[in-house]
Amino acid sequence: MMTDDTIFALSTAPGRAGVAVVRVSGRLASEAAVQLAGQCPPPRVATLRTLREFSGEVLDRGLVIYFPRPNSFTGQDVVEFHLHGGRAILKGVIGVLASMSGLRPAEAGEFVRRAVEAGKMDLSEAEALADLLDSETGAQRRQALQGLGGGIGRKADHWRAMLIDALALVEAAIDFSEEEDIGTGLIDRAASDSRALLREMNLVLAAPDGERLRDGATIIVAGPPNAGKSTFINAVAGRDVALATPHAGTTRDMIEVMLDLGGYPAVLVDTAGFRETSDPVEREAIRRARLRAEKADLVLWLSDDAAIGPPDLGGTTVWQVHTKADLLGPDAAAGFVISAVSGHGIPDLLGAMEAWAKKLLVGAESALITRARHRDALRDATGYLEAAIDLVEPELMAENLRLAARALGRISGRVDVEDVLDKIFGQFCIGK
Ligand SMILES: Nc1nc2c(ncn2[C@@H]2O[C@H](COP(=O)(O)OP(=O)(O)OP(=O)(O)O)[C@@H](O)[C@H]2O)c(=O)[nH]1
Ligand SMILES: [K+]
Ligand SMILES: [Mg+2]
Repeated sequence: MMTDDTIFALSTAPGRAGVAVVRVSGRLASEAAVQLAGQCPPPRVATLRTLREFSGEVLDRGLVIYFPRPNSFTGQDVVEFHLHGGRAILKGVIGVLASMSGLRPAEAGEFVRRAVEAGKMDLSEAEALADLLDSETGAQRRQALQGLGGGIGRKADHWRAMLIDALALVEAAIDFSEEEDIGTGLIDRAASDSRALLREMNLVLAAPDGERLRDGATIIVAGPPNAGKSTFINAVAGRDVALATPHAGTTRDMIEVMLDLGGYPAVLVDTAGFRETSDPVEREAIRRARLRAEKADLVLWLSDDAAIGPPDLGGTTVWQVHTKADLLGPDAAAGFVISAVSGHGIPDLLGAMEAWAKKLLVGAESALITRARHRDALRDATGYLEAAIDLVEPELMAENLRLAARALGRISGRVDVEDVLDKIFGQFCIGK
């Protein structure tokens, strides 16, 4: 993959649409505008142009916008064609671009990759952008926008800069090793700065779980066969996602439905009915359902028989839900009582689920860590930092500070240690 190539792609969703945007990035972007539109418009002015085939045949009339480098999304010359979203138009425009020499279709994520390479955004912001495009609920959107505005990447860079300051102190202490007092003073300062940093990092690690908001809370629908689990899922989803039949043991594979619970995301999972069975396939389906229930955030135990309660699910919160209320006598069961047929009780249950999801996830909205990758890097960094603080040998302390800085650098994608050296030489080469 050459960053020298000029790349192009349809940047809006494929398929028939009112408007479609084709984006071109690279050295030849303005030439692409000339080829299609006769000339390249002035920078950053949306200009209405007729777009033509090589033969001169008109493809469309649309807006052409030219963003000269470095003030563009990728930091390279970028041209955007805002077209009518008809398939034949897109095929024609893409066809012209593809046959220009030096232009090629972009690979997945290549525009963002170029933006990162040009320093337009760091790695964690690129992840946040991906999350923003994937966001399905308000809370996910807010979380992604926070990440896009800096979030964990900016924080990690700030910590890393402080670590490099501490490292510079230790390096200076090594230089001054003949003058004991100066050396010890510098090491003490580096250790106390490191301790303060470690406390801050541990606070962020201990904050509520941002990953869970990103992925959604997991709610497992479990219960005996024929309780109406799949029918309930279909009622909640508002569409026929799961097979529901009078045959006990219908569901085998787990079926997932994304729910927006008042802005908070959850995955509702339909599972095989729990029972003793000699069918090995069904037994495996039940085993998997049980494992998933044990790891879930919440289990809805659906049963139309109050005598069949939930098994021990390793401490997972379980709500008992009595199904088929339309068939029950007037003073049937306590707890949630629903009917997927009449709709009775479902709004109440969903309301309770919303309140539960909000309580579970509201703190995660402002959590800085949104991915396991961030958590791993931060854990590595705190490990090295702890080691650095405990070490008396300045050389070993320096090495661990360097490793901690490097681990933090992974979060935003800055892993070079060149600037550590720059800083040291710039500030501490006293009289050398
Ligand atoms: N009267 C009534 N029947 C229902 C209700 N919900 C489900 N049923 C019926 O109960 C039967 C079983 O429904 P399913 O949704 O397949 O039950 P399940 O719990 O998914 O069953 P398995 O996947 O086999 O474990 C079907 O015939 C449904 O039409 C309800 O609220 N009222
Ligand atoms: K069934
Ligand atoms: Mg089912």
